[in-house]
Amino acid sequence: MKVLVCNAGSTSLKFKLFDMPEERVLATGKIERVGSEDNAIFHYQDAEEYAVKLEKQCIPTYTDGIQKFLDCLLDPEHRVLNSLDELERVGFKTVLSKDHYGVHELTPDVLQGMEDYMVIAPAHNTPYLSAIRQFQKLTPDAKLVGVFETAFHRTIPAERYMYGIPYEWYEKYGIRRLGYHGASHEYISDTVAEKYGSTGKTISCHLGGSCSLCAIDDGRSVDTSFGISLQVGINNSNRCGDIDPFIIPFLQKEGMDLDDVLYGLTKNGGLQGISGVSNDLRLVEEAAAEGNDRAKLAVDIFCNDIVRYIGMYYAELGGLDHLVFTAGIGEHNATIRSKVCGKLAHMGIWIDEEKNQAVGNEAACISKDDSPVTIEVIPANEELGVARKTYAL
Ligand SMILES: Nc1ncnc2c1ncn2[C@@H]1O[C@H](COP(=O)(O)OP(=O)(O)O)[C@@H](O)[C@H]1O
Ligand SMILES: CC(=O)OP(=O)(O)O
Ligand SMILES: [Mg+2]
Repeated sequence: MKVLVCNAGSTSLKFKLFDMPEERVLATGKIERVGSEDNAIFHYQDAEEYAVKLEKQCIPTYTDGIQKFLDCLLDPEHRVLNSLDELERVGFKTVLSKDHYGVHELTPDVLQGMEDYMVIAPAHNTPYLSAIRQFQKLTPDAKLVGVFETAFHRTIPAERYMYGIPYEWYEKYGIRRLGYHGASHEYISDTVAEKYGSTGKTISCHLGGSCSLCAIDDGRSVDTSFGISLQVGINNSNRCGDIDPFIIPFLQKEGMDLDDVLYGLTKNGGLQGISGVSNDLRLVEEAAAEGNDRAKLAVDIFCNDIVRYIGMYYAELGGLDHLVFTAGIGEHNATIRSKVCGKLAHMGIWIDEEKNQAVGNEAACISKDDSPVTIEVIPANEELGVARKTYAL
């Protein structure tokens, strides 16, 4: 059965086409900087090694990106697919739908739940709803499945998922920490367990367009840095991370509209807001290297946030066996790994700089041989878990 997985990230759009249950990857696609007028990057590769890489593209919307990827699958010269009718299922790495956790067929009720929670997850539910509606039209006979990110974090104990707010808000509105990046942290947990026999005490650092850390104890999520929304925790690419909630009424009192305040926190915060350069860490680092002080500060804040959460989770876990870096920044940015681990040697996190600099596209252990905590770089594979669950439904 051909199962297509759609991963609509906050800064990229990714696809994997699987032949299930063999888990053979037939094609992959990744589109970065969707929305930028002329600076998007498009990568496509299929199992026959046919590859396309186009830079400085104009890919204004996720709809255009999806169409571009599907055109490659249907390319008459390569024919990964003869027709979209061959797609029996499409799995989406969806984020949040009211009262729905885990795996669900995308019925009108589930989509309504995504609409209902749009205010909590605007950067993600917007592109997912648009992608789902596009596939409803393009593949009317395929079963569309949402694998909601919150399921992996249902094991977090109440003393960590409850906010210090009136209890009635929890009872009446369900306000509590939920956590996201479940597909990614679960894959990290499984991969560590495969390598070491058990997950032990692991901190998974998913550093991508959105960033979250997860404390994992013996395969179970026991804490995570996202809350009910994806706006909190460490600084994200253009979202603010943890802030004092009273900044909001204060800015309103100073005359700002709530919409403008929310725009600042969700679109012009994080790396983008501090640096004023970009939401892409690569460009922020380039500016920092050229002497831009705000860009340098943005990088320093980003690293310190990661250190702060690792410290918190080390304390909650009561020690640490494995520290893992994953996702765009975690996998590809040796400088960030080096800066973070450099501040954590006192916790038994001893990075081997030679190994760190040598990391390519494969998983790698980058700690010193005698480091009490192993440090791993593991390429994210959120799509595999989504494909398995989509197929199994
Ligand atoms: N090859 C690379 N080298 C350095 N940084 C990269 C590379 N690829 C991605 N990144 C960083 O990772 C971020 C995107 O991570 P990713 O996990 O793909 O994001 P998302 O799924 O949230 O869209 C980019 O903003 C960029 O800073
Ligand atoms: C929650 C999620 O998948 O976020 P992103 O891809 O933006 O990192
Ligand atoms: Mg992502």
